[in-house]
Amino acid sequence: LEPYMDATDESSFLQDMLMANSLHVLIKLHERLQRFNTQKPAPVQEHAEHLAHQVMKELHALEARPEIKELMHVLSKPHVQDLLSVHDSVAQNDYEPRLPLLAADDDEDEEDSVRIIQMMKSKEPLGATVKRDKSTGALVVARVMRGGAADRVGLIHEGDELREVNGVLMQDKKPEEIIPILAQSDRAVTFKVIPGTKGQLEPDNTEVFVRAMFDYHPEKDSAIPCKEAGLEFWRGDVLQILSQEDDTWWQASRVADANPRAGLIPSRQLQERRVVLRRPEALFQTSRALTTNSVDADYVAIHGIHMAGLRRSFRLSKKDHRRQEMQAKWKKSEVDGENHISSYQEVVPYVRQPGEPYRLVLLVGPSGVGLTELKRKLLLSDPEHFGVAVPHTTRERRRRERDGVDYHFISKHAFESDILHHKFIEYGEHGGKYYGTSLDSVRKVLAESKVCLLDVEPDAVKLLYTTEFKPYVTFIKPPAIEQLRLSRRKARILASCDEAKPTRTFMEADFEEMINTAQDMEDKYGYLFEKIIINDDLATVFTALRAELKKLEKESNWIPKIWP
Ligand SMILES: Nc1ncnc2c1ncn2[C@@H]1O[C@H](COP(=O)(O)OP(=O)(O)OP(=O)(O)O)[C@@H](O)[C@H]1O
Repeated sequence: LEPYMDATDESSFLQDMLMANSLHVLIKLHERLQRFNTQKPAPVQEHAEHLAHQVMKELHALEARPEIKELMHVLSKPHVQDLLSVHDSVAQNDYEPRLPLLAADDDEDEEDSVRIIQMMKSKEPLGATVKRDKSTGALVVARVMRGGAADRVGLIHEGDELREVNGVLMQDKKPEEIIPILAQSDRAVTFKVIPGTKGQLEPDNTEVFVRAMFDYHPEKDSAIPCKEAGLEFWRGDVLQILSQEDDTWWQASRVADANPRAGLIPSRQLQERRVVLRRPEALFQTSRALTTNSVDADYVAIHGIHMAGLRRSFRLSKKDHRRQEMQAKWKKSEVDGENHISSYQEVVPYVRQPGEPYRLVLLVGPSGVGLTELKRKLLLSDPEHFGVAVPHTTRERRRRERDGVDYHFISKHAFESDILHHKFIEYGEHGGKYYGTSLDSVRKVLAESKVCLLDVEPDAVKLLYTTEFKPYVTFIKPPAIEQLRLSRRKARILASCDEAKPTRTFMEADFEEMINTAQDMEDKYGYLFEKIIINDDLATVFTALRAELKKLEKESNWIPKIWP
């Protein structure tokens, strides 16, 4: 305090100030912040958004309980997704300005001109891989990931020679030695490159979309040139192929991703080679002939709705095996190449135009899983909108049965002639009588502008795998055995032919068989399934299936590009 000032005034002012509550609060706050700063709180994880996406993906397959639905609803909210995205940005310290170009020296005419590229450092990977050129020994850019940082800056191209990184000469350096150099720099990264002769890549095949037929986890793939550059995906995901330049590693992004940054995926060639080398016999078995077995295809008329065609009359059952030659085999040339089973199926977006027939809804699943029940519920929910095909039979017409409504009653001779002319999707024999569903009976339902519900053995799906039917193949899968026991306590299934009564309750062996058959079907025919639904709680599953079919009718969906 200056001596000429009024010391009393000053000291009372100082005393007031030091005693003030607000100052004390400020000091406490300061101390807290200091403590907080020294503790350096670390995020539990940096990829909450990705984790939420994965959780949603896994829950999507379940779609059963209300808690799951609620969680899916919460996670799909834009606010929650934004919140997770912000969390990740903070966790990754990713709040630097993005990629402004600070300096560039690009005298394009001079072949050996050195280009200086400066980029702001961020947590985002550079999006380029580097290799040593065998002939010159120089470090060159091997690959620029589409949509990545380097690609967006647009000044680093495949084939460019790296001369310096942050002032460090790259001569005699190994590709992996660049990483610590990049890590050391604080904010900006400077590259000195000699532009390669290859120049900028033209985007190729940007409109190629494929459905993945396998799960891929780059971190488990020892062959991928750079694990961080890999794109993780699951069977059924639709991918956009952004580059097929490299025969072994394609670049792709997941269509459903909010941030469609390109990643490396195994090329079709590589994946198919891998699968063939791994287990050739499992994938390329010859198709099994349809086993036919029958319990009479009795119909039930409920509230005046004719349910003919609801119950399969030629149901495959392991207990009553009687094999019969199926009239049509998978025609290799007619489908999207059997080799695509193990890799990618090319798909295109499809939206049904007004007046066009609906996609044929094919339900596939092991016997007893609930195909008939789901079809019945759908049919009852909207008989004007859903329909089932009327089957053919050679058995006698019964009282109250109407020809062409309950069955098409035809002679044995006519039936056998139809078999020879490949008119049936499936047929079987029981008690010396034929039963079958014809292609024409399906066409008739579609021509009435109804959604045709059909359940078939997976073998028969291939027959309907055409542009004409555009089948939406839904696999109805049993839940885990404990849940089967619980949910099917009161259910009844068709009995074997040896048993006196036509139906009986489920036994433990039925559950085991159902689960095993489902697994076999999924292994062998999984590539045909567009949707997998676990038949757990019937009401929830029905609602989910109904919603799924509504979505299918209205929204754009992905269908194979090559349907015969
Ligand atoms: N989610 C479920 N919960 C409880 N019971 C179910 C469920 N789904 C189906 N059921 C019952 O299981 C029994 C068998 O179902 P359903 O007849 O639909 O099987 P399916 O797949 O058509 O097999 P199949 O053609 O051999 O009869 C029926 O009594 C049905 O009501």
